[in-house]
Amino acid sequence: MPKFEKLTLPNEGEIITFNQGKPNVPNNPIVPFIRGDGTGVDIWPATQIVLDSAIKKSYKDERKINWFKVYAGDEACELYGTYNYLPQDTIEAIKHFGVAIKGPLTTPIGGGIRSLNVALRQIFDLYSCVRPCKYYSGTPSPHKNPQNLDVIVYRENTEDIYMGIEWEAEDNNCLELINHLNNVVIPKSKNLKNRSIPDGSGIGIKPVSKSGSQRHIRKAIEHAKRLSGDKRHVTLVHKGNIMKYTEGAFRDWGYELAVNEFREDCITERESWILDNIQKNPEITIENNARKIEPGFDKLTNNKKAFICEEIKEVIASISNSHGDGKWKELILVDDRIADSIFQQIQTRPQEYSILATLNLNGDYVSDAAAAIVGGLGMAPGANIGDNAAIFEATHGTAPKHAGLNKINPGSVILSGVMMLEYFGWDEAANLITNGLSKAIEQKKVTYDLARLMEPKVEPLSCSSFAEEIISNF
Ligand SMILES: NC(=O)C1=CN([C@@H]2O[C@H](COP(=O)(O)OP(=O)(O)OC[C@H]3O[C@@H](n4cnc5c(N)ncnc54)[C@H](OP(=O)(O)O)[C@@H]3O)[C@@H](O)[C@H]2O)C=CC1
Ligand SMILES: O=C(O)CCC(=O)C(=O)O
Ligand SMILES: [Mg+2]
Repeated sequence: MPKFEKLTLPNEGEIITFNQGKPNVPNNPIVPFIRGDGTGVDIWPATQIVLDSAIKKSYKDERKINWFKVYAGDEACELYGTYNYLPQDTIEAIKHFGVAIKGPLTTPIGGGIRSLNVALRQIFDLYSCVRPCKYYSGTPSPHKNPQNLDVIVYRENTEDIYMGIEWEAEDNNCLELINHLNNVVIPKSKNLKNRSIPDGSGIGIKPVSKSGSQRHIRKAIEHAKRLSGDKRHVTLVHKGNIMKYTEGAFRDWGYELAVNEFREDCITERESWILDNIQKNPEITIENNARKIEPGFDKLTNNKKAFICEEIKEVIASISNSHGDGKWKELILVDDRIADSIFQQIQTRPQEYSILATLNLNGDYVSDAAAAIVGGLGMAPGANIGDNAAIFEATHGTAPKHAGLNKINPGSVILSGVMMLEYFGWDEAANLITNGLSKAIEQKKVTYDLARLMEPKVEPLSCSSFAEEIISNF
């Protein structure tokens, strides 16, 4: 047990341990929690009451979470001193106890401290951020058919521009880097001839690694294996047309992983078209199959045509027996979409998507956008998952203008708690909460964010009353 400088351990409880990425959860785990900045003062207490009540109702005294208060953000500075935003105590506590839950933490824009949220994900190598966006019946939405959206954003959580490797404009290191790039690296790079970085630029680096991408996409595909029907579908989201060696590579590494590690379970979109064409017309020639899968095939150069025909022959040789005759329809479909396109697709054809495997920045954007469709940031839970730790937190931030007013929707942190209970295997308590939440919404007993979207208008509940309403519906 680490020695804590200023923390008070709960009187009882046990540690959650990990075995090959899976948690072993005792009946009385100690779970560190960070209250959070801004609206954290409102939503954390509401969440804790709901989680405790559901556990009590489901398991009586057989199971219990022993909450362990740890500090980060403004609250940490009050206890540990100015600028001590993420005390060593907190890091040691989460490292030791393995699973934590947190409210939102403030990050200043421009200068100031780096994001504590991102720091926590990096310190504990929580490489997948899992953000389900699904509709709860009765939730008001600006969309006509919000119930058609049921996606899980799988956001890579440790790489990309969030690594924070950047230099301020005019800083000496930045000038040195620009000089080196302009005079040494760019002239030596065949594709970059005649380019140069403008004077006065700030520089940010976007590292995307094969191992980082694949371990994350592996988790997304493993998740898809647990789903059924059309939901067995992973879409690799990227901006690979523009950022070829980071975002484009993410796509390529994703497909490589799918066909190498999950061959029996996966079919790529192009493979499915090829096999479908054969099923519909067993006599189809290679060229005609190519015409169907590649728009504009006849206008391609001979080399490109030959390349596509080879691809078709390869698919036939390798998987037509195992995956053909419609067998592929039962498998996990792996496809890819360009990031800007996915933003419109989740609005226009939401029912066609299930798991969206994204890089860090794209996942940050798309998870807020998807949340908006199913009721907004008040209904947007999340989990940061690694192999030796997990931290559950909402998609939204501190919403400072609503802080301390007992007004904000605690739904996202409560549903993040539900994800934690499911992660523990405590499904009875998790179901109790989601059912209670659904009933409260159906009865139009909701906080301001949902109330203002309802027609006719309803009187909003406070944050704490909404929590009580959920509990009264258990
Ligand atoms: N993981 C984390 O801890 C995160 C932290 N942040 C940080 O939070 C701070 C504030 O960021 P900001 O851009 O204002 O984004 P926020 O997500 O905090 O809030 C933006 C708006 O979203 C709506 N909203 C947010 N939370 C809820 C909720 N629980 N219920 C209902 N509506 C909600 C509110 O809209 P309205 O006023 O229209 O009702 C709010 O004004 C920044 O410092 C940012 O860096 C941001 C994201 C994640
Ligand atoms: O860390 C922050 O301040 C913002 C993080 C964020 O937007 C997110 O995790 O979705
Ligand atoms: Mg965000």
